[in-house]
Amino acid sequence: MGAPSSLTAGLIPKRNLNLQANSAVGVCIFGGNGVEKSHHTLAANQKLGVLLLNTGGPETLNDVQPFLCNLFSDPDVIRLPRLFQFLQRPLAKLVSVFLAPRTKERYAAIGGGSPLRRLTDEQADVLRMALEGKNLQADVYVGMRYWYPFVEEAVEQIKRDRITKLVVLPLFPQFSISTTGSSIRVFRQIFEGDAYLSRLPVSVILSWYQRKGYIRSMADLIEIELAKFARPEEVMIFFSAHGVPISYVEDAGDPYKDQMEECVYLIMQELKARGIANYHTLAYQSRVGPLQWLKPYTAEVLVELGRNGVKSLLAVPISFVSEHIETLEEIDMGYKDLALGSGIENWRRVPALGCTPSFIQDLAGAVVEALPYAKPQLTLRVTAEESDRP
Ligand SMILES: C=CC1=C(C)c2cc3[nH]c(cc4nc(cc5[nH]c(cc1n2)c(C)c5CCC(=O)O)C(CCC(=O)O)=C4C)c(C)c3C=C
Ligand SMILES: [Fe+2]
Repeated sequence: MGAPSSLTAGLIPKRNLNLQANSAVGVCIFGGNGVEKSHHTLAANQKLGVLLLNTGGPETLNDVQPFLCNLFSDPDVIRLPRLFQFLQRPLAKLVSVFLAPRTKERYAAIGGGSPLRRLTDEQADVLRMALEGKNLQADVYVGMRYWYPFVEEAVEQIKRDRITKLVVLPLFPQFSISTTGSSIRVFRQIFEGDAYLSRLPVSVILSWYQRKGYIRSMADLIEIELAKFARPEEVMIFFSAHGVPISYVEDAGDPYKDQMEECVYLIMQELKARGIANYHTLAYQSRVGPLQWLKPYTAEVLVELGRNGVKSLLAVPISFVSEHIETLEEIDMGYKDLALGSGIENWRRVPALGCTPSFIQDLAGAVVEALPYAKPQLTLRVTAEESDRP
């Protein structure tokens, strides 16, 4: 098992702002393979909290523009050179107003808002029950980065509840500066100025894509969906991950691409062990703006596969564990139409993990394994400011 973030933070080179999350440097993957056994128990006077971090999403169409404004105000989403950071807010306002009409149409197409709050609340509920099943009483909180309930609100509640030990679990299997990195940065800022919080023992699970339970749960979903095709062995397994700008990986040291590739490899290994040896491919979706993003792009690969005679395709969303706009609209509507129009005849998509029992059990296992590493977060360094910005 890797060492926890709070212990290793001081060892991280300043340039590699978020490499605490990178298994390549051997740090902070709690229960990396998910096989460790923990017999951790809490003393009677201890109160355990688990904080689930997520992006959040607009709940109504009126929320779309302010949600986008929050998103683009994040210096980990639009990374401006230090000199131009004073432009972050006005730029966010401008971009959000520009993108809002089209984005509203897309949220309208999935029922008028994001299902993320409801789905994450459900995950929090079943996780609490799974922990109970492991004889661990915990309060499970949801903190969203860009919409209600904000991380700040969740932390306020944690304070009011006088939690004495906290495990932070971002609902992103793979680490990216733009997701987990951003949420942890905000989390740390809230903690820094607060006497109680800065002494609260905290364990942060920065990524968990390697966990056996997660990999098996993904393989289960793929196996079930493959079996629904007339000729399962002929199906192309198409992993579609959320993209990030290439500069995140190449300049800022984001481990996201490496972790994504390793994650796909591990899922395919698990499928092979079950006798499933289909062709597979990984591509990146959801590009926004004029920058180069991770390639290949999902849309381009789908067209190419159709042109090359692939007839059956199983889409597997891989960077997120709930249904959201990028599964329900972008994949189920946009990419499906594109694929069918490009010669692919049989299309299916694997559902998001959601509250799949084996997955939730594994998350509960990750929490249990993280507990012994809880330390006051005074020394945790996961901030964009600490990177060498251009
Ligand atoms: C692992 C998942 C995600 C990564 C990586 C990520 C990076 C990233 N996203 C944007 C821009 C947008 N994101 C939006 C919504 C959104 N993004 C994620 C996940 C990741 N983003 C989620 C779960 C959601 C919420 C979805 C919902 O159902 O509400 C949006 C708005 C919606 C849309 O237009 O798709 C934008 C815009 C950037 C620029 C970025 C990396 C820098
Ligand atoms: Fe996003």
